[in-house]
Amino acid sequence: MDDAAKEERDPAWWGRRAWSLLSAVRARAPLVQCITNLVSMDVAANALLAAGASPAMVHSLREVPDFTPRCDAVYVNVGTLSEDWLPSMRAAALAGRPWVLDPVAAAASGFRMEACLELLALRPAVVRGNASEILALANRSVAASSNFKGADSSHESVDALEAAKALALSTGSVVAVSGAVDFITNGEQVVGASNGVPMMQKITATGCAVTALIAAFVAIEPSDALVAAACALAIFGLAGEIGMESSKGPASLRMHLIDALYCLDKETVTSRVKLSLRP
Ligand SMILES: Nc1ncnc2c1ncn2[C@@H]1O[C@H](COP(=O)(O)OP(=O)(O)O)[C@@H](O)[C@H]1O
Ligand SMILES: Cc1ncsc1CCOP(=O)(O)O
Ligand SMILES: [Mg+2]
Repeated sequence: MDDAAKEERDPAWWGRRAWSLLSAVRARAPLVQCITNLVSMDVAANALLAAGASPAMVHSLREVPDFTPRCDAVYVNVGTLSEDWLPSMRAAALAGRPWVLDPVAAAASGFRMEACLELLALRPAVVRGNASEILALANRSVAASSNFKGADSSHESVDALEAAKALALSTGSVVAVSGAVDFITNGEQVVGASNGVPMMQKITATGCAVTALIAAFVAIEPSDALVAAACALAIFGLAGEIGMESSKGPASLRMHLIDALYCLDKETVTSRVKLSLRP
């Protein structure tokens, strides 16, 4: 990106871009095949629907040849990985559709780490994880420390920024690290997304749901996965902020976040998304 293009990307530019992508999701209802974990299926499908996309939880290897080529994007998530599902994940990733990867608890076991690395080699458009997951993938390390928290992060997103850049450069995928600030990078540019509320960490599978939303945005903008992923993260975080205004805790936030995602309008998105290109 040249300097002129960078300068155009002021907050107003990001607001317009986020709104235009959300509007396109609503208008075109991209079909997103989700091969995702058993915990996340409900919230990921509901987040996609609320945003205007069309989710389909289709896992069987025998369905991939017929179904996956008809999808606008594919979402692969290893949260409840088993040997049975890995062939479907591989085949769906190889079906020629834009696809995204969520490496839930990548460091939990050698099996899971190997599976994540194998899938990463199939070049997802975007890999989105929390800081601990991105650090583990970048270092190819299975957790040994007592600090390891499985699907939850034991690091801040900023701790994984350099790892995310290195991983993006080595894989060719856009890498997104979620947290208090989400960082999205192709190894050269870094975008920061500062929407969201800490309570989102207290709802299981919010990370899985936002990765599903990234897949819907990538379906609309496959040639600019960096912008698509950044806008999806900001939109989801904004829905969390608005949802939090009417919530008492994680259970009501889950409901209000989905309602807020459904109700987002142009004025709210363009004035409240917090996206910026980092130096
Ligand atoms: N401290 C925080 N403040 C604001 N938003 C957060 C915070 N932590 C996580 N989020 C948001 O919650 C969502 C899930 O992120 P995260 O909890 O990092 O993923 P995971 O569930 O995979 O561990 C993202 O949209 C992220 O921006
Ligand atoms: C708790 C849990 N265990 C296996 S998958 C899963 C959900 C993880 O969701 P997220 O990565 O969004 O926290
Ligand atoms: Mg996760």
